[in-house]
Amino acid sequence: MYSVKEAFYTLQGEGARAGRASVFCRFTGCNLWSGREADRASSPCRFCDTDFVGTDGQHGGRFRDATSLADHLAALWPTNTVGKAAPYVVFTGGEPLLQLDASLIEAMHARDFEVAVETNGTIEIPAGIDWLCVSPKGTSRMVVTRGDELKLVYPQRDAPPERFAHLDFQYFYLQPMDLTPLHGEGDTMAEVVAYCLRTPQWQLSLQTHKIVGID
Ligand SMILES: C[S@@+](CC[C@H](N)C(=O)[O-])C[C@H]1O[C@@H](n2cnc3c(N)ncnc32)[C@H](O)[C@@H]1O
Ligand SMILES: Nc1nc2[nH]cc(C(=O)O)c2c(=O)[nH]1
Ligand code: SF4
Ligand SMILES: [Mg+2]
Repeated sequence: MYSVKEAFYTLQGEGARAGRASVFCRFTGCNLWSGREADRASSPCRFCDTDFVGTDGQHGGRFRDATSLADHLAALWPTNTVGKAAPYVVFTGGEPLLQLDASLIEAMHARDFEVAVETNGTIEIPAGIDWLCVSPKGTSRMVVTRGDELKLVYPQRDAPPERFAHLDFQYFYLQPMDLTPLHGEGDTMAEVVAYCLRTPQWQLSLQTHKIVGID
């Protein structure tokens, strides 16, 4: 059984694949925060910008097996696209690796999709992922130390970029912390720009979907 908060067709907003048409599957639940505001301040991850509680979002629900969820997600890829790009699905959440398994990945491959994952890096990865983005959180212990992109939200007191710069990733991104969920103030954009100018291993990742005003 898979629990999905919401699923939708949009452009990937962040990181190396920003701008690519994608079906997003947002799984319910996370291991680093309950999703309740009352628990935010005492959780390992405190700045989350996402509602991943329940199954009540657009195209959300509970799916009995990989076939039924894969059919549901594949149906969100439009039938009238033109050109060469492969269909692309991004599994996120919440924490997708609490639920994503090799059989669902296989079912998406069987429907001609490339499979991307956005994870906090604390849970072992299943086989078959085509694009892996790891985004470390505070003091949480990372078990995934290689992948395609490491995308660190900045600044985090307990997770400075220097802790991750030696890991086995092709791209290293800093993404300015959106302080809106925290009702906070501060110019995290300027801090990221300054860091990337000092340390060119790290590149700027913007949450372009928020700028554009899409999901
Ligand atoms: C909501 S998380 C879901 C996937 C997974 N749990 C994770 O943390 O990577 C998706 C992406 O949004 C980023 N993110 C969450 N809250 C953010 C915020 N306030 N500002 C900037 N990025 C944020 C995360 O670091 C992650 O890269
Ligand atoms: N457009 C868009 N791009 C995204 N990239 C990562 C997202 C996420 O919440 O995991 C996200 C999202 O929520 N929307
Ligand atoms: S780990 Fe990801 S989904 Fe979980 S609370 Fe943090 S940003 Fe949100
Ligand atoms: Mg998001």
